[in-house]
Order: sequence, then structure tokens, then C-alpha cells
Amino acid sequence: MKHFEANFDGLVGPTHNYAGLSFGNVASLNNAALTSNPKAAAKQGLQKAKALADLGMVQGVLAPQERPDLYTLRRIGFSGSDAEVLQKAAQQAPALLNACCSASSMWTANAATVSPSADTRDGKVHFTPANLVDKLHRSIEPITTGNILQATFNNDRHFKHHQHLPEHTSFGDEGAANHTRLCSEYGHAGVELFVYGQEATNPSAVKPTKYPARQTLEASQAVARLHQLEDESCVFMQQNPDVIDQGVFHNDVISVGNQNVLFYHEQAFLNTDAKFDEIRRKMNADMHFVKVATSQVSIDDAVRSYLFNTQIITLPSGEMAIIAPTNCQENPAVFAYLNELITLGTPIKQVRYYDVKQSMQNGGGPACLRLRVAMNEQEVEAVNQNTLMNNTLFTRLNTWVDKYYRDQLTVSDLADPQLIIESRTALDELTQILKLGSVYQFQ
Ligand SMILES: N=C(N)NCCC[C@H](NC(=O)CCC(=O)O)C(=O)O
Repeated sequence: MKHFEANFDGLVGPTHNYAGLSFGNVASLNNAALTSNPKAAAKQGLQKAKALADLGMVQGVLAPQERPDLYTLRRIGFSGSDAEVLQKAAQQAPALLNACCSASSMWTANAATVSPSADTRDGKVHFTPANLVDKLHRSIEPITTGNILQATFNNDRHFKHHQHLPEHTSFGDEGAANHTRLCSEYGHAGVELFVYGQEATNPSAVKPTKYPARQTLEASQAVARLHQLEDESCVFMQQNPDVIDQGVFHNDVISVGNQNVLFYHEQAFLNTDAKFDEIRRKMNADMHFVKVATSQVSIDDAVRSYLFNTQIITLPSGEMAIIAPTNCQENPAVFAYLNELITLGTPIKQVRYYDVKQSMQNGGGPACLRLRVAMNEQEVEAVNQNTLMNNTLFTRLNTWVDKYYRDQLTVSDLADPQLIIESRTALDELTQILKLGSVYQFQ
């Protein structure tokens, strides 16, 4: 049977904006209060997704969340009509209004952790939505994320959906951004590499001192248990706290894997040698650890360019390609490194650049925008087919974006009640295009 690694990209929602909500994420803080262009953001995302489909990859889309989130605003005491709720929140608690308006669900690498059926004891593909408790604006995502995942992977025979982990910092979980599956072939059992930032229940363990470690070991272990993974096929590795303090807020900002390749910065992890030995022992295949030294690319350049927030994909030809943001072309050290990388005799033979600047300005590169789901042919057939990218869906979604999305949005626009109507009308139509049923509270 054929096996694929599908990418499900998050559609950018109509309220995409720059509110500086993510302490520890340098781009988010540096670009706070820029004027965003939600239309361009959505179209950049669609272009990248379509380009991968055109390369012969299985590519899907995940619907965005409803924002402004009036339910949360009402839950914290703002009352009256929808317009009044927005207006009162804007006057009394603008930071809370901003949190309830973020389009952050576009970064579907944080939507969930996914374990393919080849790795799980019951032979199903397992999904656990991430609780994202470290950031208020993201902590309001998991319930709707679960609804959207269930409407997209809507077949109980093949897909097992779990509830998100308890909403406490001990179980801080940021999903696939801190999880990489290594394997020889997508359909063979692999090693699931969980990278955590801190141990919540061990006060003497090292952790960052300046910025938060969003993922805990306890959360990663809980996901591995839920997903029915064998101990022999899991590796738990700590991210280097020093790089978290330099703006590496997720592991996918400093390393990325695909099949038997792990592309990483030499400062990415703690106990690197011992942990790589464990990976080698647990893999039934040769591993290629592709190391980038600080002398080649500094942590600062890695964070600015998102060299490691690239996607490494295996093309139908069997060759691997890196899907990079155009920011990597614009950084001389990184561009020189990537030009050299494809000559080094690693499985990575091509680099392709895509402009996802609207997302990058919030700290979200190509890899943040996608959730990977390795599946066999039958599982791909069991996916809601209306969510899979092709010429028709691409045209339809671009027309839909043109109809509903603004080309400018500032933080002060978030109090505009018209945005509620635009957003709901757009999402209602989207659920019809993708045939998702009712996934939003307003429906
Ligand atoms: N690395 C991965 N996988 N995802 C990137 C997520 C970026 C997101 N940015 C934000 O939420 C910024 C929102 C704002 O500032 O308006 C975050 O920090 O959680």
C-alpha cells in the first residue's frame, strides 16, 4: 500500500493582525502594531499550499477559528449586544480584546500532535489538540480545533481524536511544533521525537530564565500515552533553555525532521550526543543528522530567517526538498548555507522559496502553517475530500478570500462590530465549501 505525508495548512482567518501577543516570540513583539493585510496573508498561505499540491504532495487545509471570540469576552463579564461587548472590551480591557481577536489558529503546527497508524498500538491515526495554555490568545483555540479536526478527519475506523490535555501549565502543550516523527518510510513504524522546554514537576531541572518554555515533558509523555506509542519508539529530548531565551519559542524554530533526516542547529538541544544515540538505537534505519554550526548560521540569523521553520518534504521522485520562506533568501548567511546544503550529499537536494511574510511577521514560517499527517492510501480516502487542495478548491478559496477579507487591519479596527459580521459570514460560507458541518459556536 502507498503511504504519504500530507500537510494540512491553516487558512488565515479574516482578523489576521499584529498585536504583539507572544512574549518570547521576537517577531510577534517586534512587529506589534504594524498594519496587517489579512487578504494578502490568506493568499500567501494558499499559494504555498497549492505549490505543494502541484509538486505532487497530498495537501489539505484546516479552517480558521471564529474571531472575535465573543464567547470568551462574555465569559469574562462583558455583556450587551455583540457590538456593545466589543466596544466595552476595547475601552476597559484592550489587551483582552486583542487576545480574543487573534487569527493565531493559522499556525496549525500548534493545532495538535498527530501519531500515524504505523506507530500506534490500535493501528489508528491519533490526534490530540494542543492546549496552548502558555498564551491567553492561543488557549482559547483547542475546543474548536478539536471540532475542525474531527470534521476533517471524520472517520472513526481510521482516526482517533482525544481531548486536549488538562489546562494547566504542568501540561503546557504546543502540539506538533515540538514533535517530529522520524522513520525510514512513512508507512513503517518510526521514532516519535518529543522536544520539551521544561520539566514541570521537577523544580531542580534546568529551564529558561527569560522567556517561557511552552512545552513540558509531562505534556509530551501524556500525549505519547494517549497515542498508544511504545516506549521503544519514543524519545524525549530537552530543548536548550539558552536558545529559548534567544527567541526559539518552539522546537520547530531550531530543528526540523523528515523521514530519516534531522536538520538542526548545533545549539538546539541538551545532551545531544546521548539522545542522538538513543534515536539511532530505536530507528531501524540509518539516520542523517544534518547539523548547522553557529559559525555557519547564528541563533539570531536562524530566528530572523526561520531557516529551521522550513518544511522538508519527500517529493514523488524520492528526492527531498526544503520549503523555505523568502526571508531565507534575504539573509546572506542563511542563503549561502542553503546553497551549500544541496551540494553536501545529504538527502536534501532542492530548496524552494515562498513568500509568507504576513505570517512571518507574527513569528509563523512555512512549517508553522502546516500540520503533518502521515497516512496510507485508505486513510487519505477516509479524509473529508472537500478539504484537499486542487485547482478547483484553490480557485474557490481565492474567490472566497477576495469576497470577505480586508486588505488592511490595525489593532484599533478590532473593535469594529462589522468585523463580527464579515468573519461569521465568511466562515459560514467556508464550512459549506469544505463541507465541515457546524464547527463554530455561532452555527
Ligand atoms: N512555531 C510554530 N509552530 N508556530 C508559530 C506560532 C506563532 C504565534 N504567534 C502569535 O501568536 C503572534 C500573535 C500576535 O502577536 O498578534 C505564537 O507565538 O504562538
